[in-house]
Amino acid sequence: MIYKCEPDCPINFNRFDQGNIESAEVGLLRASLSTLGEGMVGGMSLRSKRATLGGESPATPCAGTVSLLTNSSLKPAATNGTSISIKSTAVAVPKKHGPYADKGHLITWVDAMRSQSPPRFRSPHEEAPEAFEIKTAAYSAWLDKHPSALSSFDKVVKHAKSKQIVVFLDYDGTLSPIVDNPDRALMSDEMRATVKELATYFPTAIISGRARPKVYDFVQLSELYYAGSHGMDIMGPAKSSSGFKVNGTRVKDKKGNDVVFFQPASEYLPMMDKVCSILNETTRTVKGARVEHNKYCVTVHFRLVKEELWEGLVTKVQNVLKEYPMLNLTHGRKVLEVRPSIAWDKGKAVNYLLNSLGFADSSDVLPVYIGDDRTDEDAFKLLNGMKHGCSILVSSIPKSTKATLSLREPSEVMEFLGRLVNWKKWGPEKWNGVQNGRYFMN
Ligand SMILES: O=P(O)(O)OC[C@H]1O[C@H](O[C@H]2O[C@H](CO)[C@@H](O)[C@H](O)[C@H]2O)[C@H](O)[C@@H](O)[C@@H]1O
Repeated sequence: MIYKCEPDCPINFNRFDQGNIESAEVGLLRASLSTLGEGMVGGMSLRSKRATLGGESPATPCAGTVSLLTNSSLKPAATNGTSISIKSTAVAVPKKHGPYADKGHLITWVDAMRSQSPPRFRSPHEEAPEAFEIKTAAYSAWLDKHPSALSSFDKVVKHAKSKQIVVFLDYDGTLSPIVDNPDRALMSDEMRATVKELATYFPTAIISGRARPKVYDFVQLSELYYAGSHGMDIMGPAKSSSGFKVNGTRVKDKKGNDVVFFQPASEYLPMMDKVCSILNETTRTVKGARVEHNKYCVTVHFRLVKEELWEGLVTKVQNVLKEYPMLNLTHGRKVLEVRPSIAWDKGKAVNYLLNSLGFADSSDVLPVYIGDDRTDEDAFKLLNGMKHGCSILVSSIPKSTKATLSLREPSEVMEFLGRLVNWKKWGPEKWNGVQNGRYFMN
């Protein structure tokens, strides 16, 4: 079946309006051509009409067919000369150690590793026009399913009227750009100022895979809630700067302030320390590999490891984990992550914080979650299952996701957060929308 795509297809906001759940599970994606990048929306073969008519070989990266696997489907739309054919294919998500079968496909860990961190979307000057055209068409088809949170901003705030917005933000790739050196993933001062102001209006939390103290060092805002180690290490002020009293176990922080504190995997700490030092030792010989101790999670970075060494690296990690059946191996953006196999994730952490803020089962709250990685999908899923929720994926390429809306990159996240601040500052009743990036008041 041939579906067609046009860049200006109308935004479909039904799923957000109805607050329903996207049925598709997060898929493991596999791109067969590197020009389109890994992790893109799949199950589709995408062919540039111009290239096809020009008689170029479909096997040529810029002109050819790109086949990817996904469990999502795209909707038909009008065309501007690029056609997309889509076949829906169920895919597996890696759960434990070792390869896993997916209705006839054997998905290896290397496939999984490849799928997560796509090359960035380059400008038309940096790559062949056909490749650029294909990517643009694929992205705009994907936007039909996951509209931009900026162009949908007025709908979001319309939905938020008379509700309390609570904001949850992932760190890497959401508030800071993805960089090679994890120690240099700095947040800009402008972003910090925006998040600081945001927290004066809405309870705001950072939900990160990093160790909590590390992400705090980057963000440096004491008024926020922090859930480090993928939600397994939660701490924040007993009273939010936007005026909310927070329930939960209280302790004093280093400065003697009352804080809420929750660590559902605390008994795993000695094991995580041990595994971290073993992984440091065993991966030492893999050039470019780097192990990061994230307290209740150990992260093995392979961003700087040559692809031909990935299989060896994952095998080393799997061999270590054979001795630790209580730990799970997952993957994110050029990282393998070792985590306690407890039923806790970013979604559970969001739920915990919402309950602590007094919003258990409340229809008066609109949680907004913005994240870029696979682990954020657990939070998207939670929000989609709630009465109201606004889930936003940060991605500049099509990706299989449960998020309803999307933003391309951290600069768009900042713009979105800034708009929320202005909407609240000026008063929802005075707000008369955004046009061409300018705000209007009644
Ligand atoms: O949940 P997050 O806050 O997004 O944390 C997930 C991982 O983020 C970091 O790694 C990612 O960002 C690095 C810096 O840009 C990049 O080099 C790496 O490839 C990305 O995966 C962090 O270093 C990890 O520990 C987190 O687990």
